[in-house]
Amino acid sequence: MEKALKMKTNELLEYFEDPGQGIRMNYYPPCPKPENVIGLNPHSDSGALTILLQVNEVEGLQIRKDGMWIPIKPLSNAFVINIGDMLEILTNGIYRSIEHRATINSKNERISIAGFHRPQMSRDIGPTPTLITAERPALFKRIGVADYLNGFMLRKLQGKSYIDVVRI
Ligand SMILES: O=C(O)CCC(=O)C(=O)O
Ligand SMILES: [Fe+2]
Repeated sequence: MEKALKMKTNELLEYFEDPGQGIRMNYYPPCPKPENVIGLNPHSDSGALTILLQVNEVEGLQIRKDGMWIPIKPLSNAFVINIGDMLEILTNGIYRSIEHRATINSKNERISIAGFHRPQMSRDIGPTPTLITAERPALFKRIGVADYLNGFMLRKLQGKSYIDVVRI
């Protein structure tokens, strides 16, 4: 990513020397009227990268692209890698966090495991200096990783709205 964005060596990596990690296991029971319920409300993950396993290969994960919800079919032995808000902030909006949701299946239960990865809690994040230019001024304010995470946890999941708290 540093190479692709022509950043300095370790400019991004140094945020992840002692990364914060979290895990969430999601269980979605079947529902005979799946169109009336939602498994997990639309949101973007707050961290930098999420590694997601659709454990029992039942469909349910959808991403929002060009205003439409696109199903992400589970692949055997494959992880889904999602970009989260903190990577969007660090890359000054070049890598955008993905809005996603989980729907419910009418017949089958569904299980997913999400592993969240973020910079160490004690750090501040903001757009990395190399990615702030005259053509692309800083799009986000600086904020502590812990503050960003705490604010995220206090709110309802609501699309990509939370990242606006640091948008300039
Ligand atoms: O169940 C899924 O596929 C998505 C889970 C998810 O987005 C999350 O745990 O943040
Ligand atoms: Fe998520």
